[in-house]
Amino acid sequence: MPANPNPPDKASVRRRLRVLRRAVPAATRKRAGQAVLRLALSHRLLSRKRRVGLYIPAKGELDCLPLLDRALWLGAACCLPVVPRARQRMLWFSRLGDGPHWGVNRYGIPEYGHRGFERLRAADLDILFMPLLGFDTAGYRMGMGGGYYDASLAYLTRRRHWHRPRLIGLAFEAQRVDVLPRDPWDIPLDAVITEQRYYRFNSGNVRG
Ligand SMILES: Nc1nc2c(c(=O)[nH]1)N(C=O)[C@@H](CNc1ccc(C(=O)N[C@@H](CCC(=O)O)C(=O)O)cc1)CN2
Ligand SMILES: Nc1ncnc2c1ncn2[C@@H]1O[C@H](COP(=O)(O)OP(=O)(O)OP(=O)(O)O)[C@@H](O)[C@H]1O
Repeated sequence: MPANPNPPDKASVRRRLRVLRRAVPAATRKRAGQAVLRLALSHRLLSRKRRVGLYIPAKGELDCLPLLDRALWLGAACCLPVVPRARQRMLWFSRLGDGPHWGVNRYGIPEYGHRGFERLRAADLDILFMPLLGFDTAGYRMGMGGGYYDASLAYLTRRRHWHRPRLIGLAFEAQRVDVLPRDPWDIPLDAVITEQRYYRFNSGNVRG
């Protein structure tokens, strides 16, 4: 993939995007979860018997709990990320309902399931909703900088048309930028949903 000619470094862009995300007004935050749910439903992203990856919102991330609630109500298998051991980057996904175990990961984010439970990999999911720090007009994303999602989806760089979850970023409109700095391991999204719009990208997903 082509690199930007003079890319600003990721760290400085990440700092700027953090400030932008923190600055999202409370009223916008409050209605964003419901707005995103409506857009997801109108684009038929939720349906019965699907494996849906979501997250527990933290640190100013868009509230995906209305989406989680509706997916559960529809009978979907809802799976939440579990941070792997130190020095590993592939996320596990634990299915809600398999057990009563909540904990907190090393970043202070609530995590569900514990070691020894049946856990899935990203490739087992039909759709994956991801929190974003920022996204650009080509569908590239920036996350918290752990590299967890990119590493978990790295198999897609080699096998473009292999089974994959649809990758949907959730972000505030304020987090949209023209071009993000890009690394070879960055995996583009299929779509982003903001509190205002559904953005679809041409990321090469054959199941569109
Ligand atoms: N809600 C949610 N859950 C998630 C993620 C996420 O981004 N959001 N993850 C997606 O990967 C994984 C956790 N990854 C994370 C990576 C870094 C930070 C973080 O807060 N980093 C600090 C600086 C580093 C540190 O504390 O060591 C920061 O940004 O201030 C949080 C989560 C799995 N679960
Ligand atoms: N497939 C990969 N190959 C090599 N390094 C990777 C890969 N995926 C992630 N990384 C590592 O992860 C680090 C963070 O990546 P990056 O800055 O792109 O994070 P991010 O996209 O914001 O995080 P996340 O994917 O968790 O949302 C990079 O410095 C890189 O070392």
